Amino acid sequence: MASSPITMMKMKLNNCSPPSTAAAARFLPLLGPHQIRFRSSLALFHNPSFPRTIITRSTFSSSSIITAAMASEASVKVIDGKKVAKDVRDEINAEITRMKDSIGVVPGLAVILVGDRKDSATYVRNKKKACETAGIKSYEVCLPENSTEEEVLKYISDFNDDPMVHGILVQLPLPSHMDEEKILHAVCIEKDVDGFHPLNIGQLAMRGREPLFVPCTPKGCIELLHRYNVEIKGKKAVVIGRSNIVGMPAALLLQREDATVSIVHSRTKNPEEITRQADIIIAAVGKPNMVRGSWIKPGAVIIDVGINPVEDATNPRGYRLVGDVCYEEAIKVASAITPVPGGVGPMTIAMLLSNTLLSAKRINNFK
Ligand SMILES: Nc1nc2c(c(=O)[nH]1)N[C@@H](CN(C=O)c1ccc(C(=O)N[C@@H](CCC(=O)O)C(=O)O)cc1)CN2
Repeated sequence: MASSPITMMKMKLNNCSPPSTAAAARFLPLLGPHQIRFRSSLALFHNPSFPRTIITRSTFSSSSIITAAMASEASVKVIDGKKVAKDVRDEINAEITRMKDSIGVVPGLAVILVGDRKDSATYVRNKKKACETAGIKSYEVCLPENSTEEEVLKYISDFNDDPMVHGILVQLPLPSHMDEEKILHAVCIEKDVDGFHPLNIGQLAMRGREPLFVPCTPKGCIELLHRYNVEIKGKKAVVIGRSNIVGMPAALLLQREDATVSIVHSRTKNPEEITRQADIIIAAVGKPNMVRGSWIKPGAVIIDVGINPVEDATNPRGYRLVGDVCYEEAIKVASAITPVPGGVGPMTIAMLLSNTLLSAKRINNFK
């Protein structure tokens, strides 16, 4: 839908304005292949429903204009994921020391990285660093892009049998020639610290069942809500995005917490109207600034999972990271919001450490 000149003029008032198509086209060559893929990381790469294009005007409706009423609301709580993640890591560290001192067990995490994606390599490096600081022993396997599925399966099988390893993680996305389902299925569920094994996801979806592990990013979202005393029970929650690693498990978790949950996705007819009914919004689509101020009910709590690089000539990297939610509009309407960066991202790694500790405790029957 073409925007009217008035709409475009008003949109220019803030940083969430969509770039012109020409500007978007200019942006493309600026990004190397890794960076282009990076913008779709976390939520988008696993969600084929959302196009992997740079944003254009058609992404936004003409009602995406911030109104005076919204602008007058000014008190918002910023949910500090970096701080909460640090608190969680300190708690984990204390528990690991207690376990080591009493039964001599050190938790072990094996990470398998296939291919040469820069973003994945950074995440794996950060996971390794976080393990070191927390007192978890990490085992890393880096395989070239052209490795075979059998090679990956062999490493998984060896880690499944290794008593020093309590958690196994295959960094996603995998190269396209690999069968992700087959590989994730090969991780034994007792060591599935990513919580992606179909049995763990199945248990998460069923009433009265307990998964051995909950996927790290959605678990981090709920942990943030708990630590900021956001009531979930009985609230209306909207999850935007239905990826296997974030949107779908986040919706299941919210439902387990007794929220009434709607999922908004690429085929949803009226996403703005549905989202506006939510007391809690979890946005995980991988589309920069898709959720505008007009989508948000005053006082809603927003958890923004998106990590999207957008062109920024003033930044030494040539880009900056933004979420799926237009932050500067949202802070005028919401009661609390996670920033990007520094919101959900750091929680993903903290929850991975938490799952690894949980696994080591369970395997060793340590309370
Ligand atoms: N096997 C898995 N693969 C992937 C997962 C996962 O949970 N398991 N999640 C994502 C990537 N990811 C961890 O793997 C991850 C993404 C982002 C962050 C983070 O801390 N982001 C920072 C910003 C980082 C930056 O400046 O570049 C933030 O939001 O503040 C941590 C982990 C896909 N793959």
